[in-house]
Amino acid sequence: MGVEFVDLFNQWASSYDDTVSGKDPEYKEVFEDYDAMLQELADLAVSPVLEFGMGTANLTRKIVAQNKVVVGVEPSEEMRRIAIVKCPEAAVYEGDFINYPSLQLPIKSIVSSFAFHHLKEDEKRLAIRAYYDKLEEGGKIIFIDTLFKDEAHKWSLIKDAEKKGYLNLAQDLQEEYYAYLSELEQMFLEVGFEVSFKQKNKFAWLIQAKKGE
Ligand SMILES: C[S@@+](CC[C@H](N)C(=O)[O-])C[C@H]1O[C@@H](n2cnc3c(N)ncnc32)[C@H](O)[C@@H]1O
Repeated sequence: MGVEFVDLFNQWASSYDDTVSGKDPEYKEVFEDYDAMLQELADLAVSPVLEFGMGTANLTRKIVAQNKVVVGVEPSEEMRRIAIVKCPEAAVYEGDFINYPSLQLPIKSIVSSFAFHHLKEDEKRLAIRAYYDKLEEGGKIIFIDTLFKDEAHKWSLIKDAEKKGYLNLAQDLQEEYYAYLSELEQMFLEVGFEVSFKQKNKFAWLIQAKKGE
C-alpha cells in the first residue's frame, strides 16, 4: 500500500544524497538543515527503533552511531541496496509503512523522515492505529515530513515554487499526499497519542506522538 512512488525512488536512489545535500536548487529549501533535522530525530529515538522509508540510510546511520538498534523497512530495491552498504549495522527489510515483516522486538520508537506523505489519508490513519498497538507503553512515533498548515499555506508554497520556475516541486506539492497539520493531529489524538508539531524549515516539521504509560 502506498508504494506507487517506488519506481521513482529506484531511479532517484543513486543521486538521492546529492539532492538532500542541497545540490539540486529546486529541492534545496525542502532539505534545508537536513543533517541537523535528522540528528535531532536520532537523538530523540529510543532503542529498539523501527524505521520506515529509510532511503539511503542517512537517518539510520545517525541512530546506529548512538548504539541504538534499528530495524529499517524500505520498499525501493535500489534504496535498500545503498542503505545496506552505508549502514551494515541495521537490519534492512523490504516492506512499507503498512506491510512489513512481523518483528519479535519490543519497539520503543517508530521513526521516519520525508516519507509519511507517500500514504493517502486512509492509509495514514491505518498506519497510526497499527503503530499505537505496536509501540511499547511510553513509546513514541517521531517523524519529519513536509506538512501544510492549511489550504492557504499549501497554495502559497505551490505558487512560490511556480514563481521560481520549480515546476517539479510545484507538481509534487500537488500530487503527493502531504497532510494538513490539523488533519494529522486529529489522526494521532483519536487513537490516544499525545502529539506535538515543530516547524524545522519552510516545508518540514518534526512530529512527535507519545503513547501514554
Ligand atoms: C524522500 S525519501 C526519504 C529517505 C530518507 N528517510 C531520508 O530522510 O532521506 C522517501 C523514501 O520513502 C520510501 N517510500 C515510498 N513509499 C513508501 C511507503 N509506502 N512506505 C515506506 N516507504 C516508502 C521511498 O522509497 C524513499 O526511500
